[in-house]
Parts: sequence; structure tokens; C-alpha cells
Amino acid sequence: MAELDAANLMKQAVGKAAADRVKSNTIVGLGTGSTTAYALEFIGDRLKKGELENVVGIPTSFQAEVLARKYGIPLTTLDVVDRIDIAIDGADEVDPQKNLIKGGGAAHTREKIVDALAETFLVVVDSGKLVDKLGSTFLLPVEVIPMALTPVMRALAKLGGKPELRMGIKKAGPIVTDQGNLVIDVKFDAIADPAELEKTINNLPGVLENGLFVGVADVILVGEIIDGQPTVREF
Ligand SMILES: O=C(CO)[C@H](O)[C@H](O)COP(=O)(O)O
Repeated sequence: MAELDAANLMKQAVGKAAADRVKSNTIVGLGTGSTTAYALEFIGDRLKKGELENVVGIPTSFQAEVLARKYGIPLTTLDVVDRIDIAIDGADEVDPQKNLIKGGGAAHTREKIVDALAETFLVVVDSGKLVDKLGSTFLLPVEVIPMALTPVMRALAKLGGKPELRMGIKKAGPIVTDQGNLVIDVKFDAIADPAELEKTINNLPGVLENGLFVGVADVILVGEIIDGQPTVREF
């Protein structure tokens, strides 16, 4: 097997630390992205070894669903459960108040539904995701219903953003979300008030959800390389 680079070593360490926090007889929100993918793999390993019993997952995306099946994690839906005990999900930026930008995988709408319902929302990131202010390194994803693309782009520009339609890679044209919608990525020079911006954008007609997660995360697990070793710290 190919050796992992530093970024993947951090993601793997933090994914394992998150999987170790899952308990038997729980309902687990299964996030999206390359870091959460490690957590799903380790949850699957623990189920196979018999360390964990009676764990069911609620996927936040088609990707999470596929990985859960691959790693043997049974799945359920929000229609048949009365709670989510823990959700494990990645993020694109994390600020010191545990507010997030998510949506790098265009899955933020389902992620927000599942992560916000969880009793404990555990975020798994490598140290490169930590920022002082949201919007410093990552564009803000906004999921929009296709017919509203142009008016929403104009409205986002009026709010001071620089919007661009997210285009596909190895697919001609824009990316299409699991809900059949489009994603606009918006550059804001500085997001002074994430809570206010989250609400303002979600109030634009045609917007389904944006990638600001304010006051949703409970615990952040950060993967780092210290003295050449992958380590995990919590805040
Ligand atoms: O929000 C997400 C998907 O919509 C991901 O959780 C986020 O993009 C982080 O992904 P990765 O762990 O691959 O860096």
C-alpha cells in the first residue's frame, strides 16, 4: 500500500480518534469528505472486530452511503429514529468559537440537517483547517435551486461577495448536488458576523442552504504532526 503523506496521516489519526469515541447501541451521523472517510473505515473495523455492537448510521451524502456499505455500517433514515447520538463530520474551516465553513464536497445541506440534530457533533479536521476568521482561506458554498441561479448570484454580489458557479471536474458543466441543485462558491473578504450572514443568505429566495455552521459543533478534533508523529488534540 502507498505511504500516506502528512495531510493524510493527520486525517487518518483524527478519523481513528473519532471512531474510538463511538459507543455501542448508538445512532451515528456519518459525515462527508476525505477525513470522515477514515472515521467510517475505523468504525467498520470496530464493528467487524466485535468491539462495537448495534451501531446504525445516517449518511449525509451519497458518498457517505457508499462508504458505509463498503465498511459494513448498517444504515437508517431520519424517518425511523428519534435521535442521533453523535455525528462525525469534517470541515473546510474552523474558527476559535467552533464555527465552521463546510460544503467543500457540496454536501452541506444534508450535513447541516444531520449534524445539527446530533446530541454531540464531533468535527474532524487536520490543523490546516484552523483559521482566526471564517472566509480567510475557503469560499463559502451556497446551494441554490437551478432556476434561481442568476438572481441569487446578483444578491450575493450585493452582499459584498464574489460569487462563482462551482464547475465539475471530469464532468462538463456545473456540479450537481445530491438534491439536483447547483453550488455557488462566494469569496467574502472577511466574514465579520457569521451568524448574521448565515441567516441573511438563507433568506434569499432560491437558496436551499449555505455552508456556515454557527453554534452547531460541540467538539473539534484536530490532527497534527508533532515531532514527526501524527497526534490529535481536542478543543
Ligand atoms: O463539508 C464537507 C463536504 O460537504 C467536508 O466535510 C469538508 O469539505 C471537509 O472535507 P475533507 O475532510 O475532505 O477535507
